Amino acid sequence: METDFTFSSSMSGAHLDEWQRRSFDISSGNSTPEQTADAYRAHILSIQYAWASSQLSQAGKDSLLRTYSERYAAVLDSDDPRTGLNNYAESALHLARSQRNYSDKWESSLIVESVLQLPCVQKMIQAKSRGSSLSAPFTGVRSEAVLFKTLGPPQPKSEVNNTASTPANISAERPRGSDVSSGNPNSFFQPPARPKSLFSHPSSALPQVNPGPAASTQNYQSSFFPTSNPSKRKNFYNSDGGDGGRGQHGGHGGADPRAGGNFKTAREQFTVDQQKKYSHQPQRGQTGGMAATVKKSLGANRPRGAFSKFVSPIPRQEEEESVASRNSNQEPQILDERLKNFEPKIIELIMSEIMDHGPPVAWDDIAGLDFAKTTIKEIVVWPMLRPDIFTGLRGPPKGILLFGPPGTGKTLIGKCIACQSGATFFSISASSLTSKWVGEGEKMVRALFAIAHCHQPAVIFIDEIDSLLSQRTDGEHDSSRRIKTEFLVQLDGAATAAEDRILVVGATNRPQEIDEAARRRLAKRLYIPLPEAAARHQIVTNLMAQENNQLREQELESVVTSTEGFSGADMTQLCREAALGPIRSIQLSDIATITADQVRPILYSDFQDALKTVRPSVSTKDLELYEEWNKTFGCGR
Ligand SMILES: Nc1ncnc2c1ncn2[C@@H]1O[C@H](COP(=O)(O)OP(=O)(O)OP(=O)(O)O)[C@@H](O)[C@H]1O
Ligand SMILES: [Mg+2]
Repeated sequence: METDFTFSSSMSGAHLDEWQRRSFDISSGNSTPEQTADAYRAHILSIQYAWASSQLSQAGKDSLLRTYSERYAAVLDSDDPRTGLNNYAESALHLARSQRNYSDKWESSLIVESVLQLPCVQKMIQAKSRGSSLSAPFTGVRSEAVLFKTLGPPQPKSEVNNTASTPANISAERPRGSDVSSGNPNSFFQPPARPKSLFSHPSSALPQVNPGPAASTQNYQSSFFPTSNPSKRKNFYNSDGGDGGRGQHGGHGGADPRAGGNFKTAREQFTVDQQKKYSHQPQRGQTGGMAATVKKSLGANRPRGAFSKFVSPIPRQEEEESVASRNSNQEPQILDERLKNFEPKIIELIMSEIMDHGPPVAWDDIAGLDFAKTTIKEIVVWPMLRPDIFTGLRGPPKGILLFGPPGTGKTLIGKCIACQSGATFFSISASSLTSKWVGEGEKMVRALFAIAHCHQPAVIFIDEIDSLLSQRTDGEHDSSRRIKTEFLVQLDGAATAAEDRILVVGATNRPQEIDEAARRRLAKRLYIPLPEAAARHQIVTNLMAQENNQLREQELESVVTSTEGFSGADMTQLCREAALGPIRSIQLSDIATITADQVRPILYSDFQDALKTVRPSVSTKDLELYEEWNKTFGCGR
């Protein structure tokens, strides 16, 4: 094994990158379970790193994390010593076993003396010597025989589960507020001040304890193995339920009045939290020489599944994140009551595919369109800033329609709203509702609005809305008709409550095709016209500012005058074409060797050349149609 690993390591240096190397480690089949687990863990960390440094999308991260967490869990969970570590049980019970482990380097500060000085131990010793009632449950768990003596004869399995869940019993019996921290077995030996070292290196935490006062401690150790019977062990594990330190709930369901119900002191809660936080730590350091047989027996009877009792290898915060992604539907949303009727798959799709994460766009990046920008700020930004003022008649409309010729900045405005409004932004294209999820379209629409409801204030941006809300005809497919109807219903119901803040923004260059019912619901219909001279000027100036150019002001004016009828997209295309002028002037033989600063600046002549090839994309006839529609249905002045 060692040789294989060394071999793959040396390969990595020479030929393979880090990812490939890990892949090799995992897939070679020669690695030990520890190495495989290490490799998976490293994968998980790389995925998170890649996501944190924006090399990986949220959806990609979620999917990769899910895959690798599952595989990692399988290695951790498997009780086959050749393929798995089964160190869940190891981590859960390592303290109780009091075994010295393979890590010789570490020395625990928790020695017999310090254990004996723990208040909880002191208390128990005193109680024992006084023969007080407190000792009863502890002596009772000294062995299985004694346990049954105390609790009565062996009972049916389920009852044994309840009564023989020894740690639970102990916590139930102890006086509330004592220093015996919680029902969890490990917490008996957990000095709150040093939780990490204890849980990180369990083996030497409790060296062999000699007779005498320390015998009590041994008793408590034996209490973690209430029986050698595997089925009872299973019950024992189950009663712990993987819920960290909440053993007492597992054993008693919180019903035993002596247990003080669910009451926990702050100190107990701290201890429980600490244990949850660190109980998985030993898994990280396992590098070989593991006592696989011991692990096998410890975990052999607990239920297995993809994530059953999976203890994530990663620190708490990341753990929570990965759990959220494993739940495959962004936990906060799926936990929302309002979303309980939706399939997690649909919710996940909406969350991962519809929420937009694009490059930031500022209002100033949009040239011209002052009226539209002001109106949108009025509708989107201010009401979200001051919902208290924008109430009643002043309440914002439910829907906006941005219409106009192609390439005039409608989508750009959508992106700008996404960045600037501070609202949750759902960007959905009609095609994703209609084609991708055949038969699921109306469910998607419903889920979309429900999720938006849970994420208020929210903006739902639907680009090319005409394809979603075109006029309903007799010949059309049933499913698209249902989607439309659902959409109209949702649009009507979306903001029925006065305090709801969901805005639907639609964009189209075919406003005349929009269904009249939809038109009514998109109450604010804003014409996004071709850019005027000033706007064209701004577009060229903005774009040229990033390039090396020698364009004088008069030349710029001349470009602006000769581009009457150009859309914003046409202007961008013109500038791109002009920017290629200096490159075209380079001799073909020089193109391979020339340095970037030897390329000449962009000149007016380049624009003149470009104007010969770039034509406006919107015809005058089309323009008249937009103007006409704007006069009839638009909200412009
Ligand atoms: N007003 C503008 N200011 C700055 N750039 C603009 C403007 N309008 C268009 N552009 C440029 O044109 C490109 C295309 O614009 P956009 O995608 O917003 O057009 P659109 O109105 O959505 O067109 P379509 O109706 O075809 O979808 C933008 O990426 C931007 O570079
Ligand atoms: Mg567009």
